[in-house]
Amino acid sequence: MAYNGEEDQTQDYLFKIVLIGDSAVGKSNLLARFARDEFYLNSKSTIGVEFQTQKMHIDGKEVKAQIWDTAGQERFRAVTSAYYRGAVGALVVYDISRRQTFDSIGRWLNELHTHSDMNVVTILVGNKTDLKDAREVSTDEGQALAEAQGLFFMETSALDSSNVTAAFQTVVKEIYDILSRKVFQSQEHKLKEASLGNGRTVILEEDPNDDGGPRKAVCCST
Ligand SMILES: Nc1nc2c(ncn2[C@@H]2O[C@H](COP(=O)(O)OP(=O)(O)OP(=O)(O)O)[C@@H](O)[C@H]2O)c(=O)[nH]1
Repeated sequence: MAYNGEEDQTQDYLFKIVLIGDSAVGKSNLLARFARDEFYLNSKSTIGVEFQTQKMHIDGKEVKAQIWDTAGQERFRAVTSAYYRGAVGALVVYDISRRQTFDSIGRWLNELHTHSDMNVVTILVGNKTDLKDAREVSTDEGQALAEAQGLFFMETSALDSSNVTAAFQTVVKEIYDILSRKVFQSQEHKLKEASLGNGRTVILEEDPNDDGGPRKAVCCST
């Protein structure tokens, strides 16, 4: 990357990423598998909102993904606009063994784009690939929808772990790459704000305990 390495050890990023999709597609278990390497066979529906912060390292920098999970069922959901506020990434999840959850994807994308913006880095995730005999949505169909909507695509299993880390990493890496291009390739290393596009702004906060440069990228305000 074309930037002056002076500040690279002190950069710290926080990206808000939301999980959305119908009830019981496996959102909470994808998060549990990713954040704690756990799986719950009979997990209850999420009530309200939960989030977990997971540290990752990209290009030697520490990136924190703050991943938000809420209920797929309307009646258990918290205030929708607050859930999406500030999100820079999204995993839109369906269950490959239940076609109706795939048919709902358009509705989830509409909601995402109503409450955040078109530039949210989004991956379409077909979960439960371990249920091979019960498959109702082919990989090709998932791929085609993702291509038509301009989304990343991956099939996962929270049960056997396949592709779970890769799905989250794809989103985090892409957000990081967008920011790197916008922030570090600029000559102004002291930039306080960098646009992620369409009015979305990343604020690079000063750390009061550090006299070095910008410390934290908190995504995003509008
Ligand atoms: N076979 C299989 N079952 C899974 C997988 N992921 C989740 N499940 C099961 O699917 C059910 C629902 O999983 P959750 O993670 O609670 O689903 P959710 O999307 O968070 O549901 P809501 O909170 O209601 O929106 C649970 O019984 C899980 O054990 C998977 O990859 N494979």
